[in-house]
Amino acid sequence: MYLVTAEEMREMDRRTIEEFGIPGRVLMENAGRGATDILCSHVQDIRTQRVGVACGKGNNGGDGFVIARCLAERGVHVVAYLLCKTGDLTGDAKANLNLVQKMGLPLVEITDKESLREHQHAMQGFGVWVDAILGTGLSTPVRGLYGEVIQIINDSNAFVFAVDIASGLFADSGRCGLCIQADATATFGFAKVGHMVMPGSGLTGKLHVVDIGIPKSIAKAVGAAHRLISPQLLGPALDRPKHIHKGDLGRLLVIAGSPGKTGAAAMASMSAMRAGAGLVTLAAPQSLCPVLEGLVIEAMTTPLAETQSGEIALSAREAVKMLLAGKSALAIGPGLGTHEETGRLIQALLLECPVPMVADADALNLIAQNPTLLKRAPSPVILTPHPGEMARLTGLSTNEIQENRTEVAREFALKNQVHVVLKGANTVVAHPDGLVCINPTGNPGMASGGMGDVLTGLIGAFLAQGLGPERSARLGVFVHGAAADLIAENIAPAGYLATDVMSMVPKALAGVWKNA
Ligand SMILES: NC(=O)C1=CN([C@@H]2O[C@H](COP(=O)(O)OP(=O)(O)OC[C@H]3O[C@@H](n4cnc5c(N)ncnc54)[C@H](O)[C@@H]3O)[C@@H](O)[C@H]2O)[C@H](O)CC1
Ligand SMILES: [K+]
Repeated sequence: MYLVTAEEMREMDRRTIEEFGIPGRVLMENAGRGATDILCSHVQDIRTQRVGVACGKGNNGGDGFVIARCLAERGVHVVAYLLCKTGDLTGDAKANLNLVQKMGLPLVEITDKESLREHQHAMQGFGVWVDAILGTGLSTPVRGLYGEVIQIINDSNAFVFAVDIASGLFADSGRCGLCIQADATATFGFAKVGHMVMPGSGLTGKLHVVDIGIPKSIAKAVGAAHRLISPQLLGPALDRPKHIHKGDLGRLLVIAGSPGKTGAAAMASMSAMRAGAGLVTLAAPQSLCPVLEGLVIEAMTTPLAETQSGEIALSAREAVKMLLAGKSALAIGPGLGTHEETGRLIQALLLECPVPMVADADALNLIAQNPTLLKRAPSPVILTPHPGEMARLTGLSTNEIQENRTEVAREFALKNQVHVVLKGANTVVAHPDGLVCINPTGNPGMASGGMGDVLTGLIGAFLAQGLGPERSARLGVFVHGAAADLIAENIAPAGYLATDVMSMVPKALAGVWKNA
């Protein structure tokens, strides 16, 4: 599914009007009518409710007037609030305000704090609020009169229905200051990036997309730099003919583990098997192998030379090269430690790895010492940083990253020609061609140790099975979240373990393939 920015949406809008001759007025009418249908499907007893429609001065407000008209025609008790002077309105929005006036619908003009005080009590009494204050035209965080109205609506017990996007939410980033907390949103043409990225995804409520008549050819010509990850985007199931054997299903090398971090190595390896990898070899510091053999049964273990403190030593380089010769992918990093020798080994590996790799955890911290090497990697590289690791890779603060997750991931992927999986709520997958995909699966119960190790194993397994870095990264994050969602929905929302998620992967993966 396309996710659009405000600019892409404006361009689609403009070209629909100019190249197809569909007037803006028609688009607004379609938007308002479609939104009304959705609102009525949410609030079935809407005729018994009092509905307030808060309209700003732009086209979002214009949509609000269409909705007010449509509701009134359906016999709903509706009051429209115009949050500026009538003279401030122009174009299609003004035309629809005129219609509301012509129909004699209740219309209240609130232009300043004094008039707001006058009407505040009445405004607190609505059962439903339609938020048509600001849409994709938001340019600065909300303050002043709009902010006070947003506060009144949020503090009421009303069902809050956002038109296009919750007012105050930036369509491109999912960021906001003061913002409407919607129970549902009807958006027009395409979902916006901000609907899918936290905190925006938490302020949107149930999202509906209304077809307002933007021709497919226009949408395609304008395109969109963001996608929502869905089973359809992930493509068809991997072919498993009857005669297939394990050697055909990928050979993954996992390089992981250091003293105190054997669990990470074990989980990455076992998760890869849960994701269908045919053969998994875990290469780890030699003194840990006896422990690891007890932890991973189906995967093989291979000892590597280690430093005095037990991390993988630089002298393991030749052995790793030999191990890679027969493999189809590499997963590196879980629990690896940050010894300087291990760092040099990773830097060497980056430059000579003959197969696609996924790098996580300590591998990222070691790569962060010299990220310019990434561009010289001969094979595709997927990095799976959490915001802290992304901060080390980019030199930005964690706050700066969280404020603009999609852009930061996109820029790093473009600049270093790697695939970036920026973890966190609504994981962002950015590809080296500039395309950014956002993951809708997952839940807060996943905020516990070991989850990242499982993800590394999944992505490694898909790479090993030949899925290519784009599909592997997207499928990995989608299935990882979907497996956790199955547990959260059926067992408990929190307190489950990374190993529980790992066990649920086959079921989640089957669900993805069924819907692809
Ligand atoms: N895209 C489409 O195909 C259609 C979109 N529709 C609706 O139109 C809005 C976008 O309309 P636009 O007029 O561009 O912007 P807004 O209504 O969001 O408001 C812009 C208005 O508000 C001012 N402004 C910006 N930020 C602030 C702020 N923080 N505080 C106060 N005022 C602010 C700005 O200067 C403008 O004057 C879209 O979301 C859809 O709802 C169509 O109706 C259907 C076709
Ligand atoms: K809105």
